Amino acid sequence: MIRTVITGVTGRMGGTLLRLVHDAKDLELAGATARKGSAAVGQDAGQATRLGTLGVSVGDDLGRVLESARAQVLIDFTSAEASVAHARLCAERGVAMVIGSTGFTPESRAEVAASAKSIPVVLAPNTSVGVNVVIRMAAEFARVLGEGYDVEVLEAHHRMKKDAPSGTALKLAEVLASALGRGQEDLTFARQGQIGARPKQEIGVQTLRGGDVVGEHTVYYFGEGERIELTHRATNRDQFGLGALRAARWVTGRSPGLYDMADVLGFQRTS
Ligand SMILES: NC(=O)C1=CN([C@@H]2O[C@H](COP(=O)(O)OP(=O)(O)OC[C@H]3O[C@@H](n4cnc5c(N)ncnc54)[C@H](OP(=O)(O)O)[C@@H]3O)[C@@H](O)[C@H]2O)C=CC1
Ligand SMILES: O=C(O)C1=N[C@H](C(=O)O)C[C@H](O)C1
Repeated sequence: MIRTVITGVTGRMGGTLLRLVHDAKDLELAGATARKGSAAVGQDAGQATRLGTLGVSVGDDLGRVLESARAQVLIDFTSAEASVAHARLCAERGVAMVIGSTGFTPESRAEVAASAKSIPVVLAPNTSVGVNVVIRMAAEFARVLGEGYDVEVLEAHHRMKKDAPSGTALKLAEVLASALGRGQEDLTFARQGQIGARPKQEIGVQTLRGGDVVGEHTVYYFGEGERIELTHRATNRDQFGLGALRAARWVTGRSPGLYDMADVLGFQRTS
């Protein structure tokens, strides 16, 4: 049994992860945390999810929880800011990590990379296996279709999402740019006003927010006389959670380093 700690258990993903770890035969819920001051602190973790009593009380001091739980892996879907701090605590204690939080800046990502010099960390803006297959296909489509197609990414999420564009849309834009030999300077995040004709090199990334949309991503390849659309739609959060559990099994006991879902899924590097 892999001794697993979950942070942010009051969150949408935290609750999903509690249920999935509880149901998994090879992972043991060894600890759980919520933000300091949260009503969940001191309660049984099961209260947050109506799972009943899980026998694990929610803490607010992750360092202490990792130690008392004798944690092997932390699954962290909170925020970029919190994940940076959590990675430091894991690095000090030799605990492997799966980070699903999004909203990283280059600086905060570099802070996670620094922690990953002493522990193995999977950092993945989307842990769904299906999405990662789409990301891989998106790059392949771009490579094969080449210069004759205008590439755009559209993402839609629920009204409560804090970061934009989604981490997945940014990842899609990054792999599309790499497949097409383009750079960060070719990404366009919004359009308004007299913008003129679309530059050929541009890769557009557009954001929709509303309602309870779990997560939708489409890559458009607009050609002459045809259009290709590659879409992933999540209809609940379970595939994010199941992918995170797969990453937790994979990362536990690995050598230190910063990994992503392509490593977990055994995809060959293409760039
Ligand atoms: N990789 C993937 O596949 C997926 C990634 N995500 C990402 O995961 C993250 C969480 O998403 P979601 O569950 O919807 O968000 P929620 O807001 O529902 O949950 C976030 C949880 O983290 C806690 N938290 C946030 N910031 C801090 C902090 N600084 N210190 C301590 N606790 C903190 C929140 O506590 P409180 O409520 O008290 O603020 C809450 O319990 C987001 O970054 C999202 O983009 C989401 C789905 C899939
Ligand atoms: O905040 C969310 O909900 C999600 N965030 C991730 C992202 O930013 O890409 C993944 C998923 O689509 C859900």
